[in-house]
Amino acid sequence: MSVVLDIRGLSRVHGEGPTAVHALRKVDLAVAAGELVAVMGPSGSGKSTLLTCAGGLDRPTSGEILVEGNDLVTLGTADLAAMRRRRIGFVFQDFNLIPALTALENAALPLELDGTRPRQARKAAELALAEVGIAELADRFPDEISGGQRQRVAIARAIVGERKLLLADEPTGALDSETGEAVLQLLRDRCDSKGIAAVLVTHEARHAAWADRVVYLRDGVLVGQSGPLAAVDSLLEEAR
Ligand SMILES: Nc1ncnc2c1ncn2[C@@H]1O[C@H](COP(=O)(O)OP(=O)(O)OP(=O)(O)O)[C@@H](O)[C@H]1O
Repeated sequence: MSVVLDIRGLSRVHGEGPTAVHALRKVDLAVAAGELVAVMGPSGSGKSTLLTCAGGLDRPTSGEILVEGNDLVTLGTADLAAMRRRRIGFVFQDFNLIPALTALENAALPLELDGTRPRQARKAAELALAEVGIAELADRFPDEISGGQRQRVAIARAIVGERKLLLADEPTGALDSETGEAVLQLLRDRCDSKGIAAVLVTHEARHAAWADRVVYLRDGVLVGQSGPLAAVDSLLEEAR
């Protein structure tokens, strides 16, 4: 399987001098096409920073972040923005949908922003909504659908077109457990059937169970990697 995300020696320091915060310290992480990797760790351990750097929303202090072979660190602002629109999808806890746009328009947005013709963007968005099982909700606005359905729209927006890297920060945080579980199952399914590489930040071992691999951060250092859930307990034990 080809590596979609390859993070090498990633460090991120906020501020300077005695008050500097080392959010990440020399983190290495590679995620292959079709792979779902869960990132766990205590509050403040650097999980969100890892995700924002991986998606080009934050610039690291040092290290390389290769997305499909392109180093986000060395890209100029315009090229980086284009990479984010074309190759990388984000899913957040609070959905981040635009209330005045329908589900279809929200899903089509990254393509439209990238200059894709409206008809083509619409077609791709219809496909993405179908892939996440809500084709029939295309014309509904975010406030006309449930939380779980909103998160499905956000996932459709994250995978619309040719995106191969999906970064999800606590995507089930605002959902009840059953709906959250269904969203995780959907992410798992998209990785398996579409070859998406996904990184999932979660506090819940139950959700990490959907991942191929669990990595554990403590104080900005990647302290452990394990296979599927069986090893999560021992990782949590190790980090105590
Ligand atoms: N913009 C910033 N300026 C200064 N410090 C920051 C900034 N962003 C994050 N930090 C610090 O970097 C460290 C890592 O933060 P981060 O949000 O990545 O952790 P996290 O594991 O995602 O936490 P949580 O689980 O609570 O969301 C923390 O000590 C945090 O206070």
